[in-house]
Amino acid sequence: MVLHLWLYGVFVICGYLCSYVKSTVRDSPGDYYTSQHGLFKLAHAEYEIANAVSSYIAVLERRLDVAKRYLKDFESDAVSSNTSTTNFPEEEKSKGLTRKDAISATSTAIDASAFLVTAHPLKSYKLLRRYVKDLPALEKELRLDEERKFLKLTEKVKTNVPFPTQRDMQGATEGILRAHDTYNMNIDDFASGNFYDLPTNASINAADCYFIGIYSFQSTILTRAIEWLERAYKLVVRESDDSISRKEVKDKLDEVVSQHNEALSRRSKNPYLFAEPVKRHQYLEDKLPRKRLLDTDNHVLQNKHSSMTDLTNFAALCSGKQLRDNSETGQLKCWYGNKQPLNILSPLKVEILSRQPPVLQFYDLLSERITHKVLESARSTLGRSQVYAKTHPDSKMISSSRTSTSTWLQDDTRSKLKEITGVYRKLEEFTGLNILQNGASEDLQVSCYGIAGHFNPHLDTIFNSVERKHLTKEELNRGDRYATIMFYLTEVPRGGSTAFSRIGVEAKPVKGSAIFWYNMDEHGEPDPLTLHGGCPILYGNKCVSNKWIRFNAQSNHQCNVAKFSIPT
Ligand SMILES: O=C(O)CCC(=O)C(=O)O
Ligand SMILES: [Fe+2]
Repeated sequence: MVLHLWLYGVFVICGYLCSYVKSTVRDSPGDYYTSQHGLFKLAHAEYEIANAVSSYIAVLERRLDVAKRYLKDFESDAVSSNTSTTNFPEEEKSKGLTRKDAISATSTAIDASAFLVTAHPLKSYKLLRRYVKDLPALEKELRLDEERKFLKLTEKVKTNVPFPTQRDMQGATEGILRAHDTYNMNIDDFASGNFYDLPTNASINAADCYFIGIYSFQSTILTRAIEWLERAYKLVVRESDDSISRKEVKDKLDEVVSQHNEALSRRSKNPYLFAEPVKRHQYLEDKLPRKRLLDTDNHVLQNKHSSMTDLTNFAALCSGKQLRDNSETGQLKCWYGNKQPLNILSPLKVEILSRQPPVLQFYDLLSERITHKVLESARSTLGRSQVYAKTHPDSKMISSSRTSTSTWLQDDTRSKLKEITGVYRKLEEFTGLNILQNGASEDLQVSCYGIAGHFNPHLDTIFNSVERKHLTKEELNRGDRYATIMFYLTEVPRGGSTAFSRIGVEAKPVKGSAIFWYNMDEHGEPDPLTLHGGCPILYGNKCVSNKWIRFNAQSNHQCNVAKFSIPT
């Protein structure tokens, strides 16, 4: 529970400064770890590469066979070249010719051997066969430039799908650490793909664990560094995984452990230490989970700005902890919203996730067909998501606080997304908000997350996050983002909830459902209680889409006094 402060905090200096999300940057190498679509392309292209590797191996094996067969045949009739004529093999004597015969004709062992070949019709026959058939076959094999062929193929693949870079490895490692930490999982389970009660039949090898350990060490997360290196050591020693040498892992582990113990003894400020010194040379022993020096498990729901509490609450909610007491959660319920004409025949299935401020989840809102269409329409234009940051010259930047790709879809009635208009109509009726009128809401933003993809706690409102000079006149006229409707477009088997860290709400990403909340309070100010974020995905692909409803089109609104009434 400690590491996330680093993962969310140190990498991500901006926290919820970088809240407002607008533009995207098109796919580029180095961004694969944030892009489900990019990872899909890589996984797809790897089939072509793996096929080429397989053909390459087949050719090398055939080559080796031809070469070995030739040599075996030669050696069956030859006298070893370092046999001296005085050591003429006994064997040959029994075969009809004596040393004397050979010596009388020759002066070296090779001469003797050649002499014996010439004397033997079958050996001579084979000699000719080797020259006429076997050697040309081997030459032909060797002339096939398999290396060039293979390299040409990878070059071709690269022009269509640029290869990932070190930055991708780094992003993927950060993602692994983030997911491991947020869900506070046992390292052996996590590294062997057992996600709680879900075995996934995938694991990483000793060299992978070593790499993650080194990365944690370089980032001075000594607790995790020790755990990952211990896992690597266990794999090389117990499970004889030879992807890395035992010595290399052991030396690094000793180094990290002594650095850890030394930091502990001098009461270093490093928050990533165990409470007790780590015993050297006991790396393979099964031990109770080590206690950490700093555990931040006291969660307080609060309105105040405290990024520390926000982040610990966020991680706690992501992993399913209940932060509200029963008196509050007891008031939550589900009901059918069928009071309005459009909703009579197919009532909205509504669940209250929070009463004040209201956060609602609507189930079965989008059909399979619509979610598919939205994802299809978004696919070709997805690009690395950015966040807005006041401190940045043009007010927006790529940030590790949001590891996803996104795009905008025009959802006016002419486009092929017109079916979604019916859904907006139903929601208009239910909420009393204007969604469809020109300028009342933004285009639909679609976001898909990458490896352990997440979005740090943030507010959806814009005006607090962007310098005025960066807002267009039109933007200012539309007013801020009054309310959010966020659709879940995919099922996420593990992780990926949306957590509201100040009000203790965790919404599960149920495909076809949507969550709704107001971002502004009754005075038209951003409501800090709506601070929310996307939890890291543990297993699955997560895509969401946001429909942001603007303030100034809500002519008859009374902020936060909705047309719908939440049943008591
Ligand atoms: O993915 C999520 O659960 C949250 C996304 C979000 O808050 C956003 O896109 O603004
Ligand atoms: Fe958001």
